[in-house]
Amino acid sequence: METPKTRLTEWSEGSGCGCKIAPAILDQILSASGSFFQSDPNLLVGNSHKDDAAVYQVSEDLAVINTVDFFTPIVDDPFDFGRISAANAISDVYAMGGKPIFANAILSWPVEKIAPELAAKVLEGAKSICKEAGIELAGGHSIAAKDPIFGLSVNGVIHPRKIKTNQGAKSGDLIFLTKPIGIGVLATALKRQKIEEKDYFKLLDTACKLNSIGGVLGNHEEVHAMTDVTGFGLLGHLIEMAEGASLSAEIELDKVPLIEGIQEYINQFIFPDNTYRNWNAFNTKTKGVKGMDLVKLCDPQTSGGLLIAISPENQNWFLDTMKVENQPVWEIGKFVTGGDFVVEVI
Ligand SMILES: Nc1ncnc2c1ncn2[C@@H]1O[C@H](COP(=O)(O)OP(=O)(O)OP(=O)(O)O)[C@@H](O)[C@H]1O
Ligand SMILES: [Mg+2]
Repeated sequence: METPKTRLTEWSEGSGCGCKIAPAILDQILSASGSFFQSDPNLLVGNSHKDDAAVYQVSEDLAVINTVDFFTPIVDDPFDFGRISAANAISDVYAMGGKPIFANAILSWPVEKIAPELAAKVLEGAKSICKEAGIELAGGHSIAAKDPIFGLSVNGVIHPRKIKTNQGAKSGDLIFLTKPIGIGVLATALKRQKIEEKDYFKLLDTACKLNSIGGVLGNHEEVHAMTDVTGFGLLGHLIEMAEGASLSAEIELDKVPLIEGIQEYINQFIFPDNTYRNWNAFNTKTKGVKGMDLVKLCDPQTSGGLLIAISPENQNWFLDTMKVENQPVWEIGKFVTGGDFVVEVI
């Protein structure tokens, strides 16, 4: 007889954004289906540049942002699963520079095997994060299925001229990151029941922190490009930014922040299998990565930080603004022209 699964993470193979379809396979699916062919001129941002959300212009000074994100449990506690999933979904609106306005929930639940009360906790967690973001959870759609899955479709608004795509970086721009890396490592430690309690709280604090700074930065033309770091890891999302702007990125690996204490897990080879999947997808575009550095670069993040491109002349303004907003940032490198590789680690 099948042993009952008692922990939510036992229901997921690749948890959180780690269960995203690999970039090459996604490309294959989207190209074969003709999904990249979009002709509506009001669709200001579609999926051709793998941006964070779709943006549709409805009037001269108003565009609507829409994004959808869902995944299998990344943590065992249903309330926390709902919180992380919601923060992750809302992040794509912030990454476009926008302001979220309301969300709908996507819920799949094996109602015969996991108590519906736990699904209610997932929704409660999501609602608490929506409240923090100043939006309502307006509705949703729920199915009974084999795997527990939760996510949100989030709507936002933005002035059409304020949109921050992932392709606007300019040569010489400095690259900033707003959250330390390591959510994938900690989620794997949790799944393998190796995580220390204090580190579970670090996982929660990092993943549940809203990327609302993105909505603030939408108002500033000094910010040339923005995206959030999720399932494809720092390297994958950096490559999207660099390729989108026909530039290369030089990254100073020592400056890339790690969540405090996670090196010990990495030393014990506790990290997601999809770290290697990301590395296999991106290594031909990358130079200078040694040994286990790839974990730092390819750890799949769920609700990771924002990557932001700013010209060096605006660095002081940017750092002052971040201080006022109480937003930690790390400068990790710069965009350059003429590199032989898309990303060079120095
Ligand atoms: N099933 C699909 N149909 C059409 N386009 C898709 C589909 N799945 C993904 N895409 C598009 O592929 C691109 C990359 O998607 P991806 O989910 O990686 O972006 P994302 O929403 O920024 O991710 P994350 O939520 O992890 O930040 C986006 O432009 C997205 O719209
Ligand atoms: Mg994104």
